[in-house]
Amino acid sequence: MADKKEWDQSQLRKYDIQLDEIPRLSVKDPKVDEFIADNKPVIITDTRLVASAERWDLDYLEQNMGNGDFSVFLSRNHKFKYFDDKKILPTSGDSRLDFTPPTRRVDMKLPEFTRKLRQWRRGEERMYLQQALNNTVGPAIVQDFLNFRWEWINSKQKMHSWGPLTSNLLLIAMEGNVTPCHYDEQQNFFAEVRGFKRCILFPPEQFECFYPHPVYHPHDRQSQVDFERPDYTRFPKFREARGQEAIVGPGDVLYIPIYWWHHIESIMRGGYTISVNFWYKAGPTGQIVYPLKDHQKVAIMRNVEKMLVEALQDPHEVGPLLRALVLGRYT
Ligand SMILES: O=C(O)C(=O)C[C@H](CCCc1ccccc1)C(=O)O
Ligand SMILES: [Zn+2]
Repeated sequence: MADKKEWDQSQLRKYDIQLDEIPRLSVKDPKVDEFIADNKPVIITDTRLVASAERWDLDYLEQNMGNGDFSVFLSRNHKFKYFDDKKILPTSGDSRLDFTPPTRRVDMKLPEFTRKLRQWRRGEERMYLQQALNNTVGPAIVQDFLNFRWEWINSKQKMHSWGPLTSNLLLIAMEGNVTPCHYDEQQNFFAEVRGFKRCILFPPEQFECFYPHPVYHPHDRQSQVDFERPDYTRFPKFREARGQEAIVGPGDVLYIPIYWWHHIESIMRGGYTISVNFWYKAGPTGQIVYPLKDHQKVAIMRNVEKMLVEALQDPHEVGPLLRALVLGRYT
């Protein structure tokens, strides 16, 4: 149980959003599997999933992470909005398609990252190390990785018929860093190793509240709504969003169900945070059952968008065509 003294409300950013609590259940509680089976978020305590990483701090990582390069994102503010650089279109005559990346990625050795972290001063670019754990890390880290409680998480993967593990992202964030609201197309066991992260989740059926960028856009899957300054004129349905919140601390595992929207922030003045996620491909859809689940409708919308952009070639023709198809006909 997180000791009450370890953080307080002043360390959380203020948003005008209705929030409920994400349940915290012990790993021994059979209700945990009901939440996972229902694709509902839950914090699972005492899993010991990444207990072998308990000793990970900057010194230990610096000494044991090997000499490999790590992806570090730099931002001029506290937001690290993900973008897919493979979706950045070549500059065309149409300035509407121009994209200005909000962060830049650099390769760093671990010692350089930890030095820069220690020397960081306000006004300098913030850093966020986000690197898939792979075999280039040092032997001690490989050992810690092999000592994750794979039998527990493999049993969950099997029990819930998830697809294969695709990656483990090592996340080292500066205090106050924010990953803005987005969804992923994978199941996710999000393990907190060090520090405290505030996670706000919303179900897929609230898709209309988040106005994600178009699928062809580098910010595909990311919400257009700035939680700190929502533009209610462009995004009126954001007022109706209703989320579930949790503060995860060392040893907590948060189940982030596939297609669920999530906003994640390292609490302010809480020091750097270390997390490891476990992303799994979705399991086989199997027999289509009606009524369709909300996340299946999101998948259908994605496919329609992709097909139309492909067929029309000009993304700006998608809106007019869909309006012609729907307005006055399917309303
Ligand atoms: O584990 C997750 O799904 C998270 O969102 C964790 C999040 C960082 C994720 C960065 C990212 C977002 C989208 C695509 C690829 C990488 C955090 O903890 O800050
Ligand atoms: Zn995510």
